[in-house]
Amino acid sequence: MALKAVPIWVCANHSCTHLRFTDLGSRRSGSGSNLRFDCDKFRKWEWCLASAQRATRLVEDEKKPLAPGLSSPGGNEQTQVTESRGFHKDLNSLPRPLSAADLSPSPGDGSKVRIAYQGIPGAYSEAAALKAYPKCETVPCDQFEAAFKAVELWLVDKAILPIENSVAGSIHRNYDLLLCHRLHIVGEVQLVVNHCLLGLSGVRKEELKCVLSHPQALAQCEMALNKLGVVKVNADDTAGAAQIVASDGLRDTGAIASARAAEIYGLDILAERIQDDCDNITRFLILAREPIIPGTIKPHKTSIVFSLEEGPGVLFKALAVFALREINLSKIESRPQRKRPLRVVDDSNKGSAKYFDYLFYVDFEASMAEPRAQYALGHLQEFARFLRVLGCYPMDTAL
Ligand SMILES: O=C(O)C(=O)C[C@]1(C(=O)O)C=C[C@@H](O)C=C1
Repeated sequence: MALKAVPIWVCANHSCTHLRFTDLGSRRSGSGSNLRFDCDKFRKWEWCLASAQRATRLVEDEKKPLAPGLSSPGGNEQTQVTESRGFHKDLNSLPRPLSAADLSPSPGDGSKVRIAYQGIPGAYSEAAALKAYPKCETVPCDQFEAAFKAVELWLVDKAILPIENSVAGSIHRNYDLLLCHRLHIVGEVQLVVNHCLLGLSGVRKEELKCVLSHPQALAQCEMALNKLGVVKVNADDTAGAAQIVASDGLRDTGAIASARAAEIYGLDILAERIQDDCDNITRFLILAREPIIPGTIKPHKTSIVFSLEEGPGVLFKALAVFALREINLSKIESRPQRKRPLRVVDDSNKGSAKYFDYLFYVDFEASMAEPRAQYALGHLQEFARFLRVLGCYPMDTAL
């Protein structure tokens, strides 16, 4: 049972040899003495254990059947109410609940959907939009911010933006923008990114002095570029870099971009798959004005952002609300709180100290339609100063 497992998990970062249980035997025989530890460090363990026991009790309670007439936050209310009134209706004759698919105004291939992305045709973000909605209309934007605004102003239906890459890591700007804007995450796309080195027709890669690209693409190809000994120059997006090389006729400058960008801008592919890791995957988020109705049939992810009250172990407690319910966390990112980046703590002995204050972005693998996800967030609210659900969406498992 979870109660036994939790303290072991809690202990993983400590050395168990330091543990001194006063008297396990008498505890078992019911003398009233509990697990006790003899220094400050172990007082924290005591908290861990007490908290784990309390949370386990809560989690066990969450699993118990509800009292007649009551329903869990996301539970099947229809079934509960029917039973409590003593009706024995054939449940199959009840009307089928509406699903996200019934309410979607557009077909699954996205043929009526307009999607804004940062960059110009041939950018990976455009490819990601087409992977999610093969027949969508893609709308290029000069900045990420413009893509957010295009959705807010109803100029497009959705926006797509890169959020992290398996080699170069998170795109911090987009984490910050998610918070500044009130859009909802309605989907994710994982795209395999195979970078090519592009140049003008007839140019050999040894002749290049500079390589232009998006900073993320330059970071993903660092080893190949260092080997070439070229100067790396930032561009707004990969396809934009290819366009500059082509339109300015730069014979000593290459671009890192997609094979499709080579085709669109009439460049030669001088080298293929030049990324440092052959499994180079970028994860994109799809944003819309309205959230989708979370389902339970497909595996879902939920993205949240929160800040915490001060105190030792608060982040630990915050993350434990997921572990206790067997909810897997797939990503955690911390960002400075732009409006309040520093927290001043007055310590009468040492004077006042300034600490960085953070926002935590977490993706967890559960749907908001599942009671365990709702209970976890309810529990998290006990420690959170601020909590916002950025979206709940089906996981992209097709690579
Ligand atoms: O410049 C592009 O083509 C983009 O779509 C941007 C972007 C990014 O920001 O990560 C997208 C995928 C690749 O990881 C490299 C660049």
